Amino acid sequence: EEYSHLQGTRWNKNILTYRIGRYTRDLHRNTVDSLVESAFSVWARASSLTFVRSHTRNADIMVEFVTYEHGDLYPFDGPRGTLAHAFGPGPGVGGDTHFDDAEYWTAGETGMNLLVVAAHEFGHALGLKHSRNPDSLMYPTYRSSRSANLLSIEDVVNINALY
Ligand SMILES: CNC(=O)[C@@H](NC(=O)[C@H](CC(C)C)CN(O)C=O)C(C)(C)C
Ligand SMILES: [Zn+2]
Ligand SMILES: [Zn+2]
Repeated sequence: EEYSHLQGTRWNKNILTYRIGRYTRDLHRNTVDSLVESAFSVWARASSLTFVRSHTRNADIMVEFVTYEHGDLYPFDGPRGTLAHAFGPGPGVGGDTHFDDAEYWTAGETGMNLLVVAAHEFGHALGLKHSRNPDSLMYPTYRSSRSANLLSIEDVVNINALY
């Protein structure tokens, strides 16, 4: 779910930085790095946005794998259930994206596909809300069968309405 009620509606810049903090042990680090980069590039290709990886603490979007109580008001729930969450655009926690490390994260069809989930979460981090269209990446339930291009026309229209 997204917590945009806590943040603004959009970023006021087109170049956004992200930093990966705590990793999952389900995947090699460089696999996580490339899946996260691919999930951002899904949105970059469909909009005027650019994403730059940073190793400093003041990155706009902090990406982390955490479990249960992890320092915000939205503790995770163990295996299954909620897979991840992201805060809407804004300073501090704004844009930050957390993945529930109680899930089994994969790059394929088993477990939870990190690319699919990350692309959904980054949609929230950019200011998008859920869609009632099952073909949309922003549909509220997970489907591992999403096609490689991930975005529906509706998603492209919505991100361009914002940026
Ligand atoms: C398998 N479990 C689900 O399908 C769960 N859905 C999620 O964890 C959403 C993320 C998916 C769509 C990647 C939560 N969300 O909206 C984050 O922004 C439940 C529908 C059970 C809540
Ligand atoms: Zn969501
Ligand atoms: Zn969190």
